[in-house]
Amino acid sequence: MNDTLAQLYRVIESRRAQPQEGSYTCYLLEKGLDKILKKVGEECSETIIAAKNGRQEETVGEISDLLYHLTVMMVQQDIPLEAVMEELDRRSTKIGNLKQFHVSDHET
Ligand SMILES: N=c1c2ncn([C@@H]3O[C@H](COP(=O)(O)OP(=O)(O)OP(=O)(O)O)[C@@H](O)[C@H]3O)c2ncn1[C@@H]1O[C@H](COP(=O)(O)O)[C@@H](O)[C@H]1O
Repeated sequence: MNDTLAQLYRVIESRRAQPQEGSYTCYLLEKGLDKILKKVGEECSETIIAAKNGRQEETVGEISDLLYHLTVMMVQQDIPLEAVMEELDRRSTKIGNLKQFHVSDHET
């Protein structure tokens, strides 16, 4: 699974290094951070709506759109994929995290 994300990250990096005609990734990178963040926000909202409506197939599509746009954002921000993977790995060594959050966060 991580290979898929790593491959996507590499493709986006290569689009940045060697822009290609007709590339949606190049279009986003050319437009810049505000456009990329707008797309992240849109795809996040669409993911929420699809999940809320209980449409699993649609939700999978929206999650994929969100992950793609998040990955474009990471490349644009020079955040290596490994940084996120390492952070997730670091967290995976911990259990019983509930106490770190406010009770009210779980009630809403
Ligand atoms: N995973 C994706 C991916 N997910 C979604 N999208 C594109 O994201 C766009 C989102 O659609 P929207 O309707 O929200 O947006 P739009 O109306 O087309 O345009 P804007 O709103 O952004 O102006 C669509 O054009 C999708 O094709 C993606 N485009 C590219 N990839 C990956 O990036 C690789 C390189 O693609 P290119 O950069 O196009 O060569 C591909 O092989 C894929 O692996």
